[in-house]
Amino acid sequence: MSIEAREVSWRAGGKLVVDRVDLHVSPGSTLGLLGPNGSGKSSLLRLLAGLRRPESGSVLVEDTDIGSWHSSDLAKQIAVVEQESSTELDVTVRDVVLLGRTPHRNGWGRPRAHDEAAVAEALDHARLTDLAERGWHSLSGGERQRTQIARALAQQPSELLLDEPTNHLDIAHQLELLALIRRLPVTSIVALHDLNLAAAFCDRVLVLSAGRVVEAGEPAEVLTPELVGDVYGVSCEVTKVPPEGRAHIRFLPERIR
Ligand SMILES: Nc1ncnc2c1ncn2[C@@H]1O[C@H](COP(=O)(O)OP(=O)(O)OP(=O)(O)O)[C@@H](O)[C@H]1O
Repeated sequence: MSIEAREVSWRAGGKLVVDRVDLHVSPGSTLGLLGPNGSGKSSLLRLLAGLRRPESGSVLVEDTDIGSWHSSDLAKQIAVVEQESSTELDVTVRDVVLLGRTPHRNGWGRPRAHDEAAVAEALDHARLTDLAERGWHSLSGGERQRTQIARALAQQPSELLLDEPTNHLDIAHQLELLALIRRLPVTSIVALHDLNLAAAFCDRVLVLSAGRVVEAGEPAEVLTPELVGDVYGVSCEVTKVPPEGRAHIRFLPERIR
């Protein structure tokens, strides 16, 4: 399954937040969405998820304009994990993860065996099986983040859109999560701030600055000292790490521009 943006623009508060963005993600691959704070990553993800309509241009899911998709079909296809999520309700981890099954269920009756199986598998992937009966409000920030990811996995989507999913996670869970995303047979778009994680786990990256695409391609080609300097205003050295030649970035704080 593939997702594509063609010349997509979106405006808010009188400002062009997403400016003629072209993007294509090959089926089953992982695209890292990079760029400084306020560069438009979350806004673009929301457009790709169909949560917002572009002012101009189009988003295509499986070669069909997202506006032509029936919302219930789209909900089976695309799962979104946004940056912050909260609830006033007294719900358990399992309840939240079961919400991922909503597009696949008819009404609010008892979950069927395959819904239960999808929830169990998602809990296992997110290493949350032992916390399944815990209340949402008792969870740590990282556990909440993993619960939202498990909810998205329980949805069994073809496209997974994640907005800074490594926020709140310790280094082991960050690495585990990105390895899981890479392993899953889904097309993923992941907004990330950590350039080294993007270089290590993404098949391709797309760098935004002020809503525009600065560069897109394989991380080792895109993440050069020149690009990092231009876009983020920081100095760095980039080495290629064998065996795959993935980029490793060492920032040089003593040379902050
Ligand atoms: N509804 C809105 N109304 C006004 N401005 C908005 C709206 N949504 C986003 N913006 C602005 O658009 C810009 C891009 O925001 P967005 O959240 O997409 O960036 P981001 O790259 O995800 O940032 P961060 O890395 O800080 O999460 C910001 O300047 C933001 O203030």
